[in-house]
Amino acid sequence: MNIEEMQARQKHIRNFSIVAHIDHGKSTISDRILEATHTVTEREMQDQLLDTMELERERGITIKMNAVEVHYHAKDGENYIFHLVDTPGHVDFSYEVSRSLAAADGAILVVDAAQGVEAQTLANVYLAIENDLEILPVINKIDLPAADPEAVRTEIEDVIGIDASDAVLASAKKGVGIPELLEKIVTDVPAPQGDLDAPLQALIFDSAYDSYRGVILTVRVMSGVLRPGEKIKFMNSGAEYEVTEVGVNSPMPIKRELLMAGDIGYVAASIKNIRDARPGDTLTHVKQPAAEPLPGYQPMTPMVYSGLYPTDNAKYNDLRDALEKLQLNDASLEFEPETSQALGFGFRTGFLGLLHMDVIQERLEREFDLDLITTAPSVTYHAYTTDGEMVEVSNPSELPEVSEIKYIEEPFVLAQIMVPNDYVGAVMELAQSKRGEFDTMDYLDANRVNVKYYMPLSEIIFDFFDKLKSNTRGYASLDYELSGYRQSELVKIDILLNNEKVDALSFIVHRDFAQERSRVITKKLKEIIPRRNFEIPVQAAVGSKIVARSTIKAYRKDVTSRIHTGDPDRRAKLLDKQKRGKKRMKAVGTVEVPQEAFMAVLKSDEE
Ligand SMILES: Nc1nc2c(ncn2[C@@H]2O[C@H](COP(=O)(O)OP(=O)(O)OP(=O)(O)O)[C@@H](O)[C@H]2O)c(=O)[nH]1
Repeated sequence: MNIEEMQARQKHIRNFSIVAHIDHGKSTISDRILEATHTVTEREMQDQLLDTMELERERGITIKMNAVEVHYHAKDGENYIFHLVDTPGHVDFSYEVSRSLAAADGAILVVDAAQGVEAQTLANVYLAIENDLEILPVINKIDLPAADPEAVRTEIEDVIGIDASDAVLASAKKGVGIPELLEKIVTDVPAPQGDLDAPLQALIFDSAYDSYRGVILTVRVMSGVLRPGEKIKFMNSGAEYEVTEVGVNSPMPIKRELLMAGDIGYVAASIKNIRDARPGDTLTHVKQPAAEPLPGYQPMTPMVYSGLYPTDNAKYNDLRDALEKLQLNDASLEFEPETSQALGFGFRTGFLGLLHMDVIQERLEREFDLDLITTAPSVTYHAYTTDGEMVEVSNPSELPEVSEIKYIEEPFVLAQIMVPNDYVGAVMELAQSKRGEFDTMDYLDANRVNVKYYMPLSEIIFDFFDKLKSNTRGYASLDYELSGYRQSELVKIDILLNNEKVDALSFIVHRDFAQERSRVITKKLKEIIPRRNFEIPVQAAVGSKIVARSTIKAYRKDVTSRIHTGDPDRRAKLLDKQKRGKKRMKAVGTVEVPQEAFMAVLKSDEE
């Protein structure tokens, strides 16, 4: 391709992302775009094609963004190249959203015609606005009986403050509105700028490990041209490699002769050291390098930490390798080694939220075949000691002795809850019971309000979201951002099994809730921990004072022996189940503690 051809091609590129609140239909719209542009044949088409991760399909959610090249023949007779970057909608994955937005020039904003603007609609569209993206509103699901597109149009204008007079009315499910949307992408999303003659600058916005080809980078080329055979340099890490292959995903990888300014595609360079190739870094040529790297990403601060331990101690190194590989693919994941008396060697791992934690744990188990024990998630506390120091505590068992602590601070968030009028009372009652402090309340329209509360992050993690959903029959949506640290009356609860303190079960809680949560957890542990042929006391203690207790009775009868006479099929199944269940158990002293026990602290009483 010569320079004129490249210039002509650049004018026909459209890079865009899709942002929305969870379940408003992003993935379905992406699928329809792939179909309508014949990127995939109907036979290849399966629901949620871009959600390639097995886990994403099972749960019906998007976790990782995906960048796909699509070709579109427009009404003006020209052929256009679309690069579509799908993004997740869940609050835990907003990091992925902001990364993908940095690669795009426009954003399709999908709003459900029956639900209207929700908490993450706002959060995500503001990220897009901050990134200077052209916003194309789409009101989706107009086929639903409860759809009220006109009300939603007004809401988009009033609440978000963007023009929605020509918003596309769509039903992704029925394929309605997709042709209009494709035309709008051509006319409204600006073609990428970017000097083809300038030194290479390519923003790495994602990377994944491939055991044959090494690290595969997903990049947005901002200036210059990149070809196979060229020597490249990572501007922040300083590492140098030779490019072996460039190409695009469409959605399967297709090799290309080059990637040019404006393109989104992949780069392979036999990169073996995953630390060399971090998302946010800038690629340039070794010869004629760019003067400076592109602004990278703000590092994300994890919201919660938990301990990850292999059930089999010999797998410690495998766990570290797996975490390193996942980190490459998920820059928001953070980990460092830690030791637990009860669980041995493992890693204190930081996550953006509980869903993120769940996803990482499942990916470690499925993709890397590891069996893990995960300890209860904890926020990071600031403990100020009597000798004037501040200790960051993300592992409750590491909280200094009470006598050494002057005071403790905990992270607070400003939570934004959007909810129909009828449920405002229920929301306020709940927020107040979780130590929330009222901030403001605004009307979104005649029937819905946006209530803001300052809340301890630990309470949000505990069960706030579940309770919010159940107390509002699923109508409330929640978004939150850290607002800072506040001093609180916090205490550490230790759990003793058979009179031995189990460090991995310690947790920190507000003094007012200490008694109640200790009672609940000792009761839960009694149900969860398998009986032995001796009695096991389960105690919760604050310092040396026991505040709650239960007893796991010794078993008398050999229950398993009765199964021997039963249906052999059933017995085999039972044994198999036991065997699988066993893996996720850890012997702590003389007691076998199953995975579930470490999460018992997250359970509230009614469950
Ligand atoms: N009735 C109706 N349902 C739709 C429409 N578009 C999507 N849905 C359904 O809404 C649900 C959510 O759609 P998704 O496309 O998975 O939503 P998403 O926004 O990608 O969700 P995440 O990937 O989890 O962030 C699915 O059950 C879809 O079948 C539509 O136009 N009409």
